[in-house]
Amino acid sequence: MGSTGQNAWKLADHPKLPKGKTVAMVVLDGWGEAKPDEYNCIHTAPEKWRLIKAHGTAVGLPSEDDMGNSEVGHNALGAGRIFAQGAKLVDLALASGKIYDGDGFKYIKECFDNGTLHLIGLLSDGGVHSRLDQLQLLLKGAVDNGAKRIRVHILTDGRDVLDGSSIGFVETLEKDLSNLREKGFDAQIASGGGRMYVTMDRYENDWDVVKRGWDAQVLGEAPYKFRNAVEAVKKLREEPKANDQYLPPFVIVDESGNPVGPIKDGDAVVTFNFRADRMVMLAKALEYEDFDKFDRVRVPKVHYAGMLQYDGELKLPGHYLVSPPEIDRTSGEYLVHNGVRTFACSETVKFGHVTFFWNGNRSGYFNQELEEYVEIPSDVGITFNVQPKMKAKEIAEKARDAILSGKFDQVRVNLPNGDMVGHTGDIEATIVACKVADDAVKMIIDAIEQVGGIFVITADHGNAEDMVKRDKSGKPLLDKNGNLQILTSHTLQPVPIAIGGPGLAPGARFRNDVPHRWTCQCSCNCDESSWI
Ligand SMILES: O=C(O)[C@H](O)COP(=O)(O)O
Ligand SMILES: [Mn+2]
Ligand SMILES: [Mn+2]
Repeated sequence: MGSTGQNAWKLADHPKLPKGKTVAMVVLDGWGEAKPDEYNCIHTAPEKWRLIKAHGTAVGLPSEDDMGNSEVGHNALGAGRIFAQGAKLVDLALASGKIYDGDGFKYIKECFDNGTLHLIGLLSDGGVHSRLDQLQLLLKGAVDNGAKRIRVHILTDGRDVLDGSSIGFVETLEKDLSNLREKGFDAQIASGGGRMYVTMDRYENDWDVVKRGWDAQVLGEAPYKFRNAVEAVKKLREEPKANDQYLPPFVIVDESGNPVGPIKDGDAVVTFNFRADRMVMLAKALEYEDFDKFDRVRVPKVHYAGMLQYDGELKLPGHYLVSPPEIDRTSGEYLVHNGVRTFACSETVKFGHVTFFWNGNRSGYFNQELEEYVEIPSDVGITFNVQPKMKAKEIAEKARDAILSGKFDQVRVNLPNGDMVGHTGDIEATIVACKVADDAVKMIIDAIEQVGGIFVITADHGNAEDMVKRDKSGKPLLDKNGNLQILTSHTLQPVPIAIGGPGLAPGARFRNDVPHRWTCQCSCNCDESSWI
């Protein structure tokens, strides 16, 4: 990357990689490397590649216990640099107390005397979109700063954490809220639902998901009503037998059956997820005056702040508690400044990964004359184990056509299968998903062969390579009923990276002078001397 100042965007020629060769950049979402046993859905893949770290501090996360995720993975790949990510920035702002001095907090505080503070977000310690300990600190900070009436609207997880763990998270939150009530604050859970069915859609795949949340959170209307949230989660897991990710929406009602926490004029609202993609749609519904995605019925006049600003280009939301990482000078921006033509493609559920996240959480094009972004509509209203092939073939065909057209210098895609099917916890379906992604990679490599180009194949984090929770020795764990504990989340595993194609100069190798954190951390037999 160039330095700042004059001519800062000019890219120098690479000493080894030839100019003018089409480059295919493929991100295999949720595709890590782990011991090949029957819970590793990837080990049938044709070859071993180099491994790089994709979790923890290597990608800007607070600790080495933080698994990688799409946001941080694509941010790092797209920017070529590592930034302290939202999770870390929120930790710092909460620890120093600076969050309470910021404009965003002052803005919501204006409602504390006469209104209710509503907190909406994902309730788990997954650390991908949000964290329970941050919510707990925020609750404490809010009452210390004058909030008297608080309603929490929870979204249950089971995707970044084990399915069934929601009950424990809700119990913990209930205990905190009951402690606050003992101190004279009016604090309660007001509504809830599973993250994949209520509120947390992304990239406008299915607005019905956001509408279900709106109805419960804002209007106080839902098909299920309970007196408390622990009971709600327990009962809904039994009947209609929903898992944490897909719990139907519910509202908590008082002894007369009235919802305890609809959002009203004069209230304050905070969406406490730090990660952007699955909060942008709700932010639009809360913030936009002109909005036609669903009938909001009632649009309360509230002071709304995001934990972070979720979209730097749309400036959405306008108010936020913590400033997002300033991911600047991304590769996409460099490429357009140097006249390099780019084609980016995925299906809806990952489309923003190769555009929005890749470009540093910025929506839209840098230069539409040099860039073409193609979104293939994802299937809606299904869990992807039912359709594990997803749109991998269609994505690969688009990439192939873009490569063969000669119109693009970089063709970049995300193949979602390993990740999206891995999150369902369905091992059989995830094996199919990996095979399909593998075929898609082959189609892209074949096209690169034809045009004499170069390919770079990698992943943003692990997922499908380990589908079971293990003890410290690596043995799969069983639950109290003797059933395998299926791992629906990402992993801490390294990911492969491969570079090749006829356009690559003979003898081009992985560099060996990059900081250690980018080199292999596993116990495989990689020859580190040949690393980029
Ligand atoms: O949002 C999701 O689907 C998961 O929480 C994380 O998956 P991703 O980081 O691969 O999108
Ligand atoms: Mn991902
Ligand atoms: Mn994922």
